[in-house]
Amino acid sequence: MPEQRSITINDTTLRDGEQTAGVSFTLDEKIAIARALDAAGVPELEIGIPAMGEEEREGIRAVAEAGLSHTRLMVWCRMRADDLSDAAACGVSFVNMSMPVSDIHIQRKLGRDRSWVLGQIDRQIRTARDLGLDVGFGGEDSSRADPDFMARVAETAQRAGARRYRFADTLGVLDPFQTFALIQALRARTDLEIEIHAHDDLGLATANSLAAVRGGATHVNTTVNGLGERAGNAALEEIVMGLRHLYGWDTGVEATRLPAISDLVARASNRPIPINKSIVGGAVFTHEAGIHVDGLLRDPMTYQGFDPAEVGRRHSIVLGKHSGSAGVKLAFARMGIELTDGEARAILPRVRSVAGAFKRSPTSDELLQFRRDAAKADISTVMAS
Ligand SMILES: CC(=O)SCCNC(=O)CCNC(=O)[C@H](O)C(C)(C)COP(=O)(O)OP(=O)(O)OC[C@H]1O[C@@H](n2cnc3c(N)ncnc32)[C@H](O)[C@@H]1OP(=O)(O)O
Ligand SMILES: O=C(O)CCC(=O)C(=O)O
Repeated sequence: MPEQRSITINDTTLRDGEQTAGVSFTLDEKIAIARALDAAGVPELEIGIPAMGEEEREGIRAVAEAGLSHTRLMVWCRMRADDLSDAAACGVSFVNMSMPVSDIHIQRKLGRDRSWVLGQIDRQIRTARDLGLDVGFGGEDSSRADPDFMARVAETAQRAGARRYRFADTLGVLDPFQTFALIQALRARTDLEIEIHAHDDLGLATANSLAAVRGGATHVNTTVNGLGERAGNAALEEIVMGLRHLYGWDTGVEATRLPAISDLVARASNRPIPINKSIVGGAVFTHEAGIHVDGLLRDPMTYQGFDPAEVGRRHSIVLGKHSGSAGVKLAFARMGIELTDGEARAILPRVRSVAGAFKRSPTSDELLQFRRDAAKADISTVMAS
């Protein structure tokens, strides 16, 4: 296990999560999500983009006034004076000020050059500090930036008064090895807090976030269910459980609350949770395969990476095409019937044919019928011999 470190989660479900194409939260949903995250002990939330307009600012103010008990709130803005004054009018004292740091973004998107970027960072962050705001710097497209320039950006942001560098893998183009090396290099050149903001375009957002933490990141951006732009961000539930189980690091987030939060966000975002979504998916603690069920019944640790009770859930065992006789016996034991090994073996092919024909487990009535049929077949065999 690596040396114990404290990692702060900054959940951006209400900002990048809501940026998912087609997703929009009502004011009540925003408040409910913020309250649920606060109650679970998530220490920081990024809750919106003031520059979007008055309705968005009202949403931000409503969350800010929702009486959260310990969560610190942040808003997102571009590196511009008008965005900053919108942010300052929201009642939130922490602002993430974003600026692209890759040449392609600087030149092709903004039509500017590196020296303009450094000047703007210096000016706007000083203005924000003069307004009494705490500032995190958001380095958009950090993964494609020149690392030397990124280090100069970090230095400029820190000198102007920022406390954090958000390393955004905006397009999800890194792997964990690259992420580790880039964050380690940045860590060596700045003593700012470093926040990883990973996207899941190649399915690596969680892996990259964990690699960033190993490389020296102090903060991780997450979203519930991995919601977020395109393929989404690193999922809150994966980061909390990953840090706990891989490194023994506690984020202070109460894991038993994660399924309910996941459900709340799934409903509000109208993005149902895939049944096999790690940690919170409906089927991720469900077992059918004979060898696994046999092992689990002898000792849960044989097929358990972590105890589902940690997230308030339980193993569930079902019958299907891949069942073995231990699973069949269990299904009957639950009906108060103790099967012999021979009975279980005789019933197993019928279980498989139901699963194959109807793509489901047999019902209790079907199981009882299989047992009667097996008994009849047994008698006929005895009579015939
Ligand atoms: C990687 C990310 O997730 S970044 C966050 C992205 N999120 C969003 O875009 C959602 C919210 N966005 C919005 O509501 C709108 O885009 C607004 C209100 C911010 C701006 O709207 P508009 O003024 O109509 O501009 P539009 O969206 O068409 O273009 C973006 C403008 O921001 C500029 N810009 C983009 N990033 C930055 C930045 N970090 N700092 C300064 N300016 C920036 C662009 O150059 C462009 O400027 P221009 O209007 O002078 O050409
Ligand atoms: O600059 C930032 O704050 C990060 C913005 C973002 O969401 C991203 O780059 O993916």
